Amino acid sequence: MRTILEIKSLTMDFGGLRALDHVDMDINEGEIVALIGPNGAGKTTFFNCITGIYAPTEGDMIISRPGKKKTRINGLKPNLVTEKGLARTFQNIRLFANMTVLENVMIGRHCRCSSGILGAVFRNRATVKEEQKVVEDSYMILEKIGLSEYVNEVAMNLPYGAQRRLEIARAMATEPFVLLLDEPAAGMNPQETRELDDLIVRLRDDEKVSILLIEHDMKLVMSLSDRIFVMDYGKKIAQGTPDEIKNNPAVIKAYLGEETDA
Ligand SMILES: Nc1ncnc2c1ncn2[C@@H]1O[C@H](COP(=O)(O)OP(=O)(O)OP(=O)(O)O)[C@@H](O)[C@H]1O
Repeated sequence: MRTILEIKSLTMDFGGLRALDHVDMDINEGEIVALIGPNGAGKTTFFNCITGIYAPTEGDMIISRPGKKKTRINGLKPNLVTEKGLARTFQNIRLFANMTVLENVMIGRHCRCSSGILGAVFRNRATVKEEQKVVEDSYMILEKIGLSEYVNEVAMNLPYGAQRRLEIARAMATEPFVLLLDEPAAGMNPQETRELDDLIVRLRDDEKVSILLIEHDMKLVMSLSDRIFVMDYGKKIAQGTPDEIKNNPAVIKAYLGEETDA
């Protein structure tokens, strides 16, 4: 299997607090990988390092987009990380609440456009054509993600589950090869969570993205993931298939605390 994201010895200090402590991880092409761990384990910090929000104290982050050569992404700003093909969603919904569903996706799509400020000001034929394409592509993405019925709705008026899916649509609009989802099922009802499960598998199978997700819903994690990485206090404490993780004593201890020793 081909590795497309390789994280080596990732370490992040916030003053005296070591939020990540030499964490290794890899994701293969076509995999759905979950990152789990108790609150404060360092999962979001891990995402923030990969996506350029934090510059890690130590370690290496290497991507290998199919058809492109290996690239180190340490030190790249978030917009450049997105351009390289890593897109993410956030723990708390971060949509442009007063814009329509279509506009939210178009904003994501713009990172793949070539017309710059001059094009926007003078609006030559190439710019107009490119804008038309952005609209068409955005419609197509919304259809794939099952949001066509809401195209012209203002984002904040959407049901909660649809807002979370819209975040995924906006991330997909940037044409990623790795999609990072930070607690995508948070706050969803069981029906919405089932739909999310289907959507994530569909994105992997049809859109050929590999997926790394942070998630607390263990039922979803166990059903979706090819592999699971477990963190606790900034360290990776286990990795393996769902069955291996379910029965791993270190994982059980991290989640349940010392009581399991009794
Ligand atoms: N910007 C920051 N400055 C200082 N400390 C931080 C910062 N961001 C995170 N931390 C600390 O780093 C540790 C890991 O936090 P992080 O949010 O990555 O955990 P998490 O596993 O995502 O938790 P949760 O499941 O609750 O979202 C925590 O102790 C947290 O307080």
